[in-house]
Amino acid sequence: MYLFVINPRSGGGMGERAWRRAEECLKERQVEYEALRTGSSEGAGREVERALSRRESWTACVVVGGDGTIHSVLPTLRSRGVPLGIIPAGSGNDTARGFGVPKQTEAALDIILGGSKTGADLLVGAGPEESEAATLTSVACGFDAQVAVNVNAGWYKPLCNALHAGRLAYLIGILHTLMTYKPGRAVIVCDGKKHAFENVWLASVCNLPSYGGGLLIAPQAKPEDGLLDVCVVHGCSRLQVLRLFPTLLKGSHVSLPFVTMLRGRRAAVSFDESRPAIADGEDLGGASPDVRCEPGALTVLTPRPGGD
Ligand SMILES: Nc1ncnc2c1ncn2[C@@H]1O[C@H](COP(=O)(O)OP(=O)(O)OP(=O)(O)O)[C@@H](O)[C@H]1O
Repeated sequence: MYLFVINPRSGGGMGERAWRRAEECLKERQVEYEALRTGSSEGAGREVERALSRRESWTACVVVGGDGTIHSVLPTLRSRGVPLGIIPAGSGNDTARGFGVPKQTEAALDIILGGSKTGADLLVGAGPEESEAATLTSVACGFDAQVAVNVNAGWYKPLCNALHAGRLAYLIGILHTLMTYKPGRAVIVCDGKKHAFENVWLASVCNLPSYGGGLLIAPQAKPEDGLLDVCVVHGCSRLQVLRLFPTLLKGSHVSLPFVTMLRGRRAAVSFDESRPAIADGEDLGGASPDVRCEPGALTVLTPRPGGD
């Protein structure tokens, strides 16, 4: 039995459309499922918990939505040990991208019904409820978080989603934020070692390689290596930051002199002055992220190795 958790609003309504298509396929293939439409991130965890508690065993909990919707069910799936399936229907879909889940609903459904299971690490501990918060893609602090906050609140996100150009919304957000953001001093403690940086634009703690719709912020990050990767951009001008963004498409920014990459099992980021932070694209407010990598904390349904 599968539980489908649908965020009808994700991807500017793509969630509802993807679900309609998925439901047709499930009926055609006579798959047993329950469907749960969730209205907000706040209530979703509890609703999913209630739905899952009605049965002893579930094949998987499948999220029809984007990274934010996946984020909302992580604590429940982590504690219950129920595998996560993904039907990508968000603007960025970096979780799906990180696990090789295709955008097309039918192809994603094939993986849910006949793919492999992969043990994935989670970043645990970010946010106000220390023990419960779990993140799958990245916890970002500074400029990139400000971009996400601006994109989520911006008039251009619904427009770009309607045009099926989710990535364009992030590009507009980058330009918009670049004009107003002020870098600051930050300390990153990684596995107990203190790294102090001046003029820090961003510090992102990553479990998957991309965020923001395919920007390869930590190209070496692997969700099954038991480690987190930290990308710090510091000591550079506004123009250099602007020129950094195209390099994120290939991940070649890692060799720039104003980019420092760290790797470890735990990382804490603190700016002298509070900065916005996001986890899986969801706003954490001005929290200073302090996360550890929990190896294999989640099972994800992924394509079969080698494909077929
Ligand atoms: N389970 C949920 N049900 C309904 N709404 C949710 C849920 N989880 C999060 N949300 C809200 O819906 C918004 C959009 O969801 P989501 O993040 O999945 O899609 P997106 O922003 O279009 O895509 P992406 O995060 O992949 O860029 C979130 O930012 C959040 O405010």
